[in-house]
Amino acid sequence: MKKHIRVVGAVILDKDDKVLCAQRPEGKNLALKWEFPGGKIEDGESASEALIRELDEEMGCRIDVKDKIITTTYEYDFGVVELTTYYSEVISGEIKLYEHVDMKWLKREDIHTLDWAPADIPAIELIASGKKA
Ligand SMILES: Nc1nc2c([nH]c(=O)n2[C@H]2C[C@H](O)[C@@H](COP(=O)(O)OP(=O)(O)OP(=O)(O)O)O2)c(=O)[nH]1
Repeated sequence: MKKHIRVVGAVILDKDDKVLCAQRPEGKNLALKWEFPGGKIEDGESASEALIRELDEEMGCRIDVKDKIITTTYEYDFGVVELTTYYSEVISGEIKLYEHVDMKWLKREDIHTLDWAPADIPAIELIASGKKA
């Protein structure tokens, strides 16, 4: 049976309602695909604790985790990813790229133009429509 991986992603909006999109590095699963910053939930962590920790590690900023958008499950060759996305707000720190190779702030209706990790597509559609789940 494939490994089940619980992942959280932060959908960060700026003051102009643009969405932070981050590009994965080469040499890892889903190389150069676009994703929401975040990562795996560790044992004993809640989803929001994991998201706060990951954003600190990956981007050097502190976030507030807000409304849940959607949970989706996608089967990759390396495992089954259960991805839950949350609207989030940066409350301190400048965003830095410690793991990602690029980032973009895009209007909600433009985020679908990037080459996203497949698990993200349902969230992308909801975000573009301006709706919450
Ligand atoms: N952070 C994040 N991961 C996503 C998204 N969509 C998606 O399929 N994933 C996948 C990529 C990874 O396989 C997994 C997240 O794990 P991760 O970011 O902690 O792990 P990783 O593969 O970068 O590296 P590692 O920690 O295993 O070395 O979920 C997304 O929007 N954000």
